[in-house]
Amino acid sequence: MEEVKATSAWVASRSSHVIVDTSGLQTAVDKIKCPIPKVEWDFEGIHYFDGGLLTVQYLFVLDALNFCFWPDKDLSYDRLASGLKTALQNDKHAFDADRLQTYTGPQLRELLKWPRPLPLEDERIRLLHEVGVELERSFEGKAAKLVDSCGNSAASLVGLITSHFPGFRDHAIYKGHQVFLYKRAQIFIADLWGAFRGQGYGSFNDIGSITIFADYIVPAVLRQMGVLRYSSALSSVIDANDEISSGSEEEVEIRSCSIYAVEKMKELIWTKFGKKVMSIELDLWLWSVGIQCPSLQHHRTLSIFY
Ligand SMILES: Nc1nc2c(c(CN[C@H]3C=C[C@H](O)[C@@H]3O)cn2[C@@H]2O[C@H](COP(=O)(O)O)[C@@H](O)[C@H]2O)c(=O)[nH]1
Repeated sequence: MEEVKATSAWVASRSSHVIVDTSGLQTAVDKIKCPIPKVEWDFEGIHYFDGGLLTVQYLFVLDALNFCFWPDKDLSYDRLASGLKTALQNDKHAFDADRLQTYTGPQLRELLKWPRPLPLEDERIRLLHEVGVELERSFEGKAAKLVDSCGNSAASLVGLITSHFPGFRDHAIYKGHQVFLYKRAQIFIADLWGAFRGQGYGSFNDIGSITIFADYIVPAVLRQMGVLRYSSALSSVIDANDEISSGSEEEVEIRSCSIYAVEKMKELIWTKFGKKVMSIELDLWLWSVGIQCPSLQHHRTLSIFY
């Protein structure tokens, strides 16, 4: 996570399409009530939870597929989370490692009760297979074993996930430098922490080191709050719902500046309230604000990372 923080700051110091507005940031923090609104994990009531191994398997599968819903206006993260929950309730073996390796696109659709091809469906299938193969090869088929191997360290778990599962290697090259964003790997940890309330599989001694999860909702909320400002060219592209290509300077700046801005927000909250808040808490608050605002204009990139 230190790499995520350091490389985001590096991008923010050189960015030209996106600016982290210092006074906008201060104004946003001035409006925050003591210290931030608390949002419960699973406030939507859509996730599977049985308090054990199967929940860990569910969350890992969910976060392996937790990206790019916007191309289908009826699809959403909620629909994926609840679809996978129902699938698991109907068949406790649906996410066994050997089964994950064999799903086809139509079978995944059937599992989710989704009537048409999913966005980036081939990639979703490839990533499911990758999870099944590697869980079986290195972790006795169990995501819980993967979590057990991290010694209660979120940083170690991000390292383990990204070294074993290439699909989670969310990074980019920006102005010749490698930039780390690691959205899905980090959100898996946040989901464990939230679901298990910081105990058992959700116990991490360095949970505060996680950054926000640079998706397409949180940047849009930060822009609406006046924390991020976009160049007029980028604003026009986003407001027209045009696509931004994956790995472009614009896309990397949007995501990295969002991470950097929230790190700065944490410092201002500390100064104002004398209380440390974690990115994970700020992220859930900002994200929940964003999904309750259907008119929010977000950037559109075809990506397997978020
Ligand atoms: N930064 C951030 N991004 C998040 C989440 C979550 C869900 N987290 C769960 C954890 C606890 C709660 O109970 C939530 O249910 C999804 N996303 C991203 O949003 C986008 C989906 O948007 P739409 O197409 O409108 O459904 C997509 O990029 C998806 O990857 C989050 O927490 N933080």
